[in-house]
Amino acid sequence: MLVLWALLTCVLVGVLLMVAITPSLYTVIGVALSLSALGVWGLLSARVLHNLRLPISARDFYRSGHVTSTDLSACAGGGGGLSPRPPMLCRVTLAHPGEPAHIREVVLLSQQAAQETAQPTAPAAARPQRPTLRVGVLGSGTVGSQVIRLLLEQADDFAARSGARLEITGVAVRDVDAPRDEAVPRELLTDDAQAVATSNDIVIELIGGIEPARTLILAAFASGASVITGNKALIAAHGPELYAAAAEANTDFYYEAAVAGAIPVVYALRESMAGDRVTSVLGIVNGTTNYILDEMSTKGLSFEEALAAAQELGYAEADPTADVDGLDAAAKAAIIASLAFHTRVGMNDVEVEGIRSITADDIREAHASGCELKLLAVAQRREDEQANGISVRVHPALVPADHPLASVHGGFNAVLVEAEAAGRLMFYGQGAGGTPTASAVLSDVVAAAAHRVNGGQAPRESSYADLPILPPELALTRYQVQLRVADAPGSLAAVAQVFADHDVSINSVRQASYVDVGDELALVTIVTHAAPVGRLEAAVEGLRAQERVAEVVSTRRVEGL
Ligand SMILES: NC(=O)C1=CN([C@@H]2O[C@H](COP(=O)(O)OP(=O)(O)OC[C@H]3O[C@@H](n4cnc5c(N)ncnc54)[C@H](O)[C@@H]3O)[C@@H](O)[C@H]2O)C=CC1
Ligand SMILES: N[C@@H](CC=O)C(=O)O
Repeated sequence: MLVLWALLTCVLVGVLLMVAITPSLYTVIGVALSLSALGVWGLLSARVLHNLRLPISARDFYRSGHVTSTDLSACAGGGGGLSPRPPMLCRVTLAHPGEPAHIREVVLLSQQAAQETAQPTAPAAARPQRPTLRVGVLGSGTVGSQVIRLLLEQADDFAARSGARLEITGVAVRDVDAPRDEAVPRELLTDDAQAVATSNDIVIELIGGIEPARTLILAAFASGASVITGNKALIAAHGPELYAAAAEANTDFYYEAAVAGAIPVVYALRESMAGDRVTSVLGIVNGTTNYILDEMSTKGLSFEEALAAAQELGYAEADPTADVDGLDAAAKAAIIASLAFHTRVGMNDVEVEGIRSITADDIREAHASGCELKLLAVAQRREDEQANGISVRVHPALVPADHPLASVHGGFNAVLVEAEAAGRLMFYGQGAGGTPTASAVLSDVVAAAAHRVNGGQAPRESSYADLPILPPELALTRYQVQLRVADAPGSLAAVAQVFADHDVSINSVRQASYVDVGDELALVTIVTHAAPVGRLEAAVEGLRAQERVAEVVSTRRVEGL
């Protein structure tokens, strides 16, 4: 383009000179020719000048990863207001970092050159230097220590996958002198969490809990950092605030580790299912409770014995409340439902029942019914004549022994997603533990780093559907009801009539007769079809009032039929 422009300039000067020195050309045609040449030259000059403009803004310099935050202030000072044309990237070299007056070199790179910079396979000698991103880690416990170990051990792989060298600049801990994993270099430790949160390109929050995690993450966003966390409790309580802070800072917010450890279920719901309508999600999302129920089921342990085994193995914490009472699973259910239904769902929207009251008898009864007892997280869309909205809950439920969730053993997690177009999808894997969870954290780190190098950003919060949260009585489920009834003609008919009176359809009936202190009784186990919880509870109340029913022995939800 520049060569053409130079040629045309010469031709134009020649034409004008010729017209000037040749009086015979002082005609209308001669003047028209001169003016046309001048016009074409003007247009081409404008195009050339446009291409010569500096291509991207100072902020894009920074996000391109080709400059550090120190260089950004230099860019902003030395050439803020640069025109925004993303197809080019730049590299800035400063003689004295941080001083705009000392910009030594601004190299414009084409997009292709930038991609070559990110090529992992280039021979070492020819490989252009990668930008460095500063990474700060908040917390060095079970997960944090493994994230740090893997980041250090596999630094070259992470550089090749993300396009940037990831340099851990600091690890915030409560006590620098406390004994800890040798994989975490002592010189990185600091008790200044605020400094770690505000002086890095990428901040990984792994301290857990609400405060100071929330304040530190907000400070990290305000400083322009991308944030990665595994903190499901924080997201379930303050998700919208964190999303808004990320959007305001125009940086990434990722939290794959917050749901089901190593299983990429956040990615699946947020990105893979973006082209579909999810109708339900059913999952085992707490490894500790699954381990406890599995020990009770396979070894016949009591709840207390199984809990003690879980604590000994490090699955359950000294205070197992969050796991055993279903709160950890409820936070995960809230996140799952928010992503699946594009609706804000918080902890308070989730109906929660834990597993503390489950006894060895409950497990035996489950087996007798051909089922396993599992703590399930359920997120369900209802769109029918009676209700339009979503139901989100966590509770123990019977799962038929041949259902995929029934064979999820030990501390494993599994999530079953149903969508209109895709049908059923099953995700299975390790839901907890240092290295499996670190795997999920690090996938987020690579994504956030790649965005800082190449541009692009994590999906923002999607809450456009804004569906109503249904009250618990409108949740659709099946019940298994066990009754002791008089073993006499008409008893089953009377029981069936109670269900019919409450518009609940029976799916199956099983009866075992026996003699109980002089009375001829039958133990009847009834499984219903799906019905709203309100109607099922009313039917159970009706059964208690029915004179042929000696006792309602148990009611239990059934999922996965
Ligand atoms: N452990 C697991 O299997 C999984 C954990 N997560 C989540 O990952 C996060 C971290 O979990 P874990 O590593 O298991 O916890 P952890 O309790 O083992 O580690 C947290 C660390 O942060 C430190 N810490 C607490 N407050 C601090 C502060 N103000 N400044 C500096 N350090 C502080 C603690 O001393 C501790 O060393 C939590 O949000 C948790 O919910 C998510 C999935 C699985
Ligand atoms: N406590 C959780 C692990 C973290 O999410 C579990 O047992 O699954």
